[in-house]
Amino acid sequence: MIHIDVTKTLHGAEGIMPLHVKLSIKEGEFVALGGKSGSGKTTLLRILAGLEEAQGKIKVHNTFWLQKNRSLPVQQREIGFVFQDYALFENMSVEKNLLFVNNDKKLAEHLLGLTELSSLKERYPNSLSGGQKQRVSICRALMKKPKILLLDEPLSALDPAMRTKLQNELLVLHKEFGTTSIMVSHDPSEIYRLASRVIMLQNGKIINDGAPKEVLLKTQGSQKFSFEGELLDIKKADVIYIAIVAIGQQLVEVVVSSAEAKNLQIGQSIRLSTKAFAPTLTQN
Ligand SMILES: Nc1ncnc2c1ncn2[C@@H]1O[C@H](COP(=O)(O)OP(=O)(O)OP(=O)(O)O)[C@@H](O)[C@H]1O
Repeated sequence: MIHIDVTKTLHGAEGIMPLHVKLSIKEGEFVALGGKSGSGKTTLLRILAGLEEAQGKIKVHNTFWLQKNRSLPVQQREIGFVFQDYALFENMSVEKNLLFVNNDKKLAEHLLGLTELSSLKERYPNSLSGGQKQRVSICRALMKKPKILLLDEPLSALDPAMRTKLQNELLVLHKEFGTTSIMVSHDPSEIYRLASRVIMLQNGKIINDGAPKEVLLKTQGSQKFSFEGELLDIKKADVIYIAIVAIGQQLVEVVVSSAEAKNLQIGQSIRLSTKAFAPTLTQN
């Protein structure tokens, strides 16, 4: 079990913002950390990694990583950290990047095999795609068989197809190694696919904690569809107005009245809702 009870005074966009997070995480759990920008997600990961000072306690299994202001040094925390920007050693080959943290050739080969990187092991990071680089950095983070794997928006710089591929690989790796993982993500589908639990932060506090389907599904069983999107344009067509809305990768047209059109502003974020009595699913 991992017990976290930490506080830190942050300087948020609107002044002082106390971060206070108290939670316990079971061994092997895959936890997603969500919440608006500036809510304290990255800071919490950095506190866990020992990269940021904080007050309180962190107990991992039977070892205190933080207690009474005594902080275990970063190197002794048995953490794997994956950042959005890969942070690979550019002057080392893929294989050397892994062996540098732990000289276990067998494990390196196994990890590279699981992530389809075996044929690229002699290559250098600057000759790899973003998706390949991130797979190397995930493998490298697992080389020390860490007690906790921290992932800070690891897939957000990748295109949707590569994201899905890496989500599947993360699932395979989690199944195989069972590493307790905490991943910051803004993507509900990613959280739903990977995490068994999601914790939402707001202004440095936990405001929601539960299974992804409890926390993320806003329209549970109500036959209602609701999508968040951005209003791109409003066109006049005879007596009606048509709003063009971007939802994820798709553009959708919605008929609105002239009164509604007057109240809308291009660029604003909006919610598109509809009552769907008999929705249909077709395969692509
Ligand atoms: N060491 C620090 N001392 C004081 N304030 C800090 C410190 N580190 C970050 N902050 C502030 O705390 C707030 C939360 O930052 P943090 O990066 O943790 O947010 P986040 O939820 O990860 O945001 P995003 O989703 O944009 O990455 C920000 O307003 C930031 O400026």
